[in-house]
This record gives sequence, C-alpha cells and structure tokens, in this order.
Amino acid sequence: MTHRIYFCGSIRAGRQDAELYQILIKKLQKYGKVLTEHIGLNEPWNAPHLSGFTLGQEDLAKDKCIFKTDTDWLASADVVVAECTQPSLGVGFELGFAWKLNKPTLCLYRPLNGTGTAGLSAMITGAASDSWTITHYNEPDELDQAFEQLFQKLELTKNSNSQC
Ligand SMILES: O=c1[nH]c(=O)n([C@H]2C[C@H](O)[C@@H](COP(=O)(O)O)O2)cc1CO
Repeated sequence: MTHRIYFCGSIRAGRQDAELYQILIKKLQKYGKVLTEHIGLNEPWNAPHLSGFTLGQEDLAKDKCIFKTDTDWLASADVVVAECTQPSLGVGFELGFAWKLNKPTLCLYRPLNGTGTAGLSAMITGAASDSWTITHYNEPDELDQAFEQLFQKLELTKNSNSQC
C-alpha cells in the first residue's frame, strides 16, 4: 500500500507529545508515505526541506515556505491523521483545510491527558461523518486497529473508484 499520509501534530504550540508523534508516524509508515515525518523529529523547524534557511531562523520567508509546502502536501494527501490532544492553531488550520478538501480524516485525542480535560473543540467533534473520524485512546498501541480500519476503508474506496 502506498498511501500519501499527512500527519498533523503540534510544533510551535508545544512539543510535549513529540515522542508520541514519532511512534504514531512509525506506525503509519507501515501503510504508506508520511509526508510530514519531520513532525516527529527533535527539531522539526530544521527539517531537511527547510535547509535553505538559517538554523533557528523563524522569519516570514521561512513561514511562507512551511505554509506552501504543507498546503501542497495536504492537497496531495490521500488521508489526514491528526493528534489533537495538544491544542495547536496550526493543526486546527490544517484540519479546516483538509475538511474543505473532503480528505478522509482521523482525529486522535487522549481524554485522560492533563491538557485535554476541557475536551476537543466542537469544530473538530462536530465535523464527524463517514470520512471524519474521532478516536479517543490512552496508549499508542490501542490505535493499531483504528489504523488498520482506516487504511482498509481507504483501499476499498480506491478500488471501487477505479472500477468505473
Ligand atoms: O515548522 C513548522 N512546520 C510545520 O510543518 N508546521 C505544520 C505541521 C503541524 O501539523 C502544524 C503545527 O502547527 P503549530 O506550529 O501552530 O503547532 O503546522 C508548523 C510549523 C511551525 O509552526
């Protein structure tokens, strides 16, 4: 299976869950190419595709490059998987963008995490549909089944679309 997977996770909004992102990205790589694998790196702001910018630089040109690259990747993705527990403006923006493009989307949320007591935004839960799923979990291994189901469904859709 060679799906193009866009993974979302907090960067500037806080790196508390960085190790978890790395684990989830590794699990997702079983199903295809994770376009945003830099989100699991120790310093995602120095990812290889940003190597033309000075180390540590966070100016407008770099932000424009991040925006262009990420929105292009999102538009080309077959599926979006977002870890939403650490609230992030960037992740929220990406989810709105994915929704507008009708991308199959899986939103992951850890309700028992200290930062998540207030619950997910209604703008995420309220979007639930056949292709917009919200999965609550505590440990990454609990997601194996959800990932399996997501990609099986994607395969079925791909196959039925290619038959006509
Ligand atoms: O350096 C970056 N690289 C990058 O790809 N992003 C994208 C991908 C993440 O899913 C999301 C994180 O947004 P934020 O930085 O607002 O937490 O934005 C965000 C930044 C920094 O805002």
